[in-house]
Amino acid sequence: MKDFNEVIEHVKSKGKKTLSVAAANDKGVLMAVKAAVEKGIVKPILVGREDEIRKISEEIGFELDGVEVIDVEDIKDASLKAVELVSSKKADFLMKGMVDTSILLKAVLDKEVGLRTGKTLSHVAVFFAEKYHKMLIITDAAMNIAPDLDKKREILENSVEFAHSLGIDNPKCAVVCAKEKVNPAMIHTVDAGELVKLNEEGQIKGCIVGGPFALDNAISKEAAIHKGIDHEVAGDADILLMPNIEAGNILYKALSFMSNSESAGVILGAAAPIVLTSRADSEEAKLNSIALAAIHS
Ligand SMILES: CCCC(=O)SCCNC(=O)CCNC(=O)[C@H](O)C(C)(C)COP(=O)(O)OP(=O)(O)OC[C@H]1O[C@@H](n2cnc3c(N)ncnc32)[C@H](O)[C@@H]1OP(=O)(O)O
Repeated sequence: MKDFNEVIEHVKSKGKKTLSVAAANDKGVLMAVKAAVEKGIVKPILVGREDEIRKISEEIGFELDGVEVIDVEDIKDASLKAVELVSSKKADFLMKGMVDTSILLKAVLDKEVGLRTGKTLSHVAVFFAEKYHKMLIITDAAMNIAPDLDKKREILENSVEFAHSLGIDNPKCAVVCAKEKVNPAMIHTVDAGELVKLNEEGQIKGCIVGGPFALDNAISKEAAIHKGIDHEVAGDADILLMPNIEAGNILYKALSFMSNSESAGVILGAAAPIVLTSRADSEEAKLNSIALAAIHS
């Protein structure tokens, strides 16, 4: 994929999917949903404060005739209802609206109505950044707080499967740390060394894992060469596995707000994909995320 227009065009050919939106009472969310409806990608079900949903929709010219709106005042209840629409197969996938990520994810993990599959759920962010030569997948900026080695492996495997689905057959995965050498005092560099070993032994398949890398060596060939790093992942990563949620989230927000880039974010590993962006992200990022999730629903 060279940009999100290609994603949108691809998803259009797959026909309309039903999107359940949790806490849809937000202008940016409704503008993105409206754009997705106009592009023929989705048929939405809007869950949240109905009076606000209708008021905002009128303001932005979103015609709600034929759109189901489910009035739920409380944000936790709205999240559970939106999730339940997906688990009961009334909707194909889920979108986070004006709700805190943790509240929505707790509903997703709910034992009765949630979307658990037995797999680890994790977030992938996809960026087309002006200064990077190809699509970049960043994981995990939003769900797993402080993954240990086993969790990092599962997060990595989710992202590799995702990359395959986008046509990247053998993604180059950089395990990002604060430096490019294993230091026993820096646990993430130790984990990086272990992940590389697992990949070399064939236990992590379908990708090439390199690391530890500092961020510059992962995304800049020049920086890697300058530091004497000769590895096929260095400077050419498809996937950045971040050490923890802080690092992942800060990189996500830095790229979103300080660079000229297009982005999208989705939670993987659940019974259906979940559109998960920051509430402050642009409508465009939300639309891109809807399209990306629709491909996988
Ligand atoms: C990038 C743009 C968007 C953003 O900026 S997002 C902002 C930052 N993100 C966040 O604040 C969310 C961070 N994560 C969290 O808050 C929590 O980890 C989360 C996802 C809500 C789960 O919290 P809790 O319910 O307290 O978790 P817990 O450890 O007590 O586990 C409860 C049950 O859920 C399971 N679980 C937790 N995380 C999981 C995962 N990733 N995949 C699969 N299952 C998972 C866990 O095993 C446990 O299961 P069980 O009840 O023992 O059967």
